[in-house]
Amino acid sequence: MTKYIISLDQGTTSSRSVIINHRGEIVDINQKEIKQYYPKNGWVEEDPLEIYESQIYTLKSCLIKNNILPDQIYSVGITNQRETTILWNKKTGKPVYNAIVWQCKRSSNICDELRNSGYADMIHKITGLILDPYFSATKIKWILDNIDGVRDEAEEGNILFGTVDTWLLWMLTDGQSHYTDVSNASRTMLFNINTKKWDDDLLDILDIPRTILPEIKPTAYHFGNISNSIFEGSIPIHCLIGDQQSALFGQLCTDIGDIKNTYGTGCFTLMNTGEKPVFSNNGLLTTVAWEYDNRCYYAIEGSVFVGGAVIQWIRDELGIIKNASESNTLAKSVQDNNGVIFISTFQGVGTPYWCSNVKAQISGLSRSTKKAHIVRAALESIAFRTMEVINTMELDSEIKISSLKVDGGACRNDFLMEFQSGISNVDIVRPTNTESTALGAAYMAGLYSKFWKDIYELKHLKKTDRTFKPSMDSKTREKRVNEWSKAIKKAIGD
Ligand SMILES: Nc1ncnc2c1ncn2[C@@H]1O[C@H](COP(=O)(O)OP(=O)(O)O)[C@@H](O)[C@H]1O
Ligand SMILES: O=P(O)(O)OC[C@H](O)CO
Repeated sequence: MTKYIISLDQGTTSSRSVIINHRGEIVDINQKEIKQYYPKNGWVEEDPLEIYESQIYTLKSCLIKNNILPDQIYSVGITNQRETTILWNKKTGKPVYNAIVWQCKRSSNICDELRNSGYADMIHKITGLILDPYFSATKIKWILDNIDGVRDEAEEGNILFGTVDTWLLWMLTDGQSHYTDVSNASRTMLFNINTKKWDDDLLDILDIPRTILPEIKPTAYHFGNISNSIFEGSIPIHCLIGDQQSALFGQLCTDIGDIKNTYGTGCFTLMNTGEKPVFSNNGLLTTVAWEYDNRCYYAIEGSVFVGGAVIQWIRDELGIIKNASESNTLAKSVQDNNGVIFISTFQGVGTPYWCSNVKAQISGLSRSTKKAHIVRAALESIAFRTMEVINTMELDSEIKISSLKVDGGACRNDFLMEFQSGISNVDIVRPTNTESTALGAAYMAGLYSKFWKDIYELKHLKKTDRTFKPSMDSKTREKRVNEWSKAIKKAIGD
């Protein structure tokens, strides 16, 4: 009987189930979009039940479509949008509030208070993170402080917290497992990156009861089995991993200095720094990459909050394209951006500036501006922000970056890849299989369960689709980078 690894990839905009065979090939993917709610300016929420149900729906329908029986599932890995915060009542199993999504800025005031009380440096030293509403800690505090009765229930031990990995695991195991892994824990701003434990000082400062937190485990571990009420048989869950760390592993960036950028809703560049955390003074985050086989690896990470999401906005709100891939054809239909600069900072700006109150801007519009110029400028903005992250990484790691592995939905856009290569003067390496996030969790689960022998076996399975070589001359590059730098600094009021 043929066996498969299943990767459950719960992303910001959709849930995917991916079936992977022993050759590391994707047999099939099923995907379902999930709804985002924007109840106030800067607020972003999702429905935790929709997150779970969409995930189960894609899994069941994918198995049925491919005539795969539960017995054929060797192991399951879960990878997820990170930081997104869910609190639920452990007796009823019901969420006490919507999931507060990583993009949500509602806890900016809590961050300001912490900053004004002088905690920013301490938080950076303990967690490797920059004090920002992006991370889970202040979102948890917001729910405890603002939703009636939740703090009292938490103090009575009836409330559980989880990022999306923990929530899915708890639901899939029928409330048996309340765990997270080190990669997800390192995104909460409650995890001490040096001791690899929840940090009691931070819990005190934020007034968060320890009882709501999941137990922290390595990335590869036997987290429990999918409940018989969902699937008959005993399907083991062998991996939980944050989606960006998963993409790093899926690209097999397993050596120091290996680097990837994922062009999804946001863009996240991660560089493997080996078995010790490297701290940045220039706005990069220090994060756990994964813990596997008793070895913990770290990464530095640059965050761009709006990546492919700008194309989604152009599609859904401006309505000037019907689908994301049309942006490639339109951008290529014009010679240049005709002076249009799109600062796509709808959700604040991350690395290297870290400023949560910036608005997005389109400048340089004239009577000759065509919709193609706006679309082209939007794609350029994704590449310019990624360029800023790459420059910061070179500064902090003292490693010259000459090649970047890419993945995620928007890396299928050839214009974007060509422009990225030109503006950053790097080779862009796009794999045949761009679902690196799903692959990472599958590889991890497959190594743990001995479906694959080791990383070397996996390295033989990888294929490159295309390498984009820089074709922009240095004079143009310098001019374009200067224009961009002036525009973004103006936007953030520097
Ligand atoms: N061909 C394309 N060109 C530009 N952007 C694209 C393209 N295809 C998808 N995208 C963008 O990529 C994002 C989806 O990528 P995905 O990796 O699925 O995201 P996530 O995991 O964050 O939900 C969307 O924001 C979409 O607008
Ligand atoms: O869902 P993605 O792929 O945009 O990833 C979101 C990140 O995990 C946020 O930190």
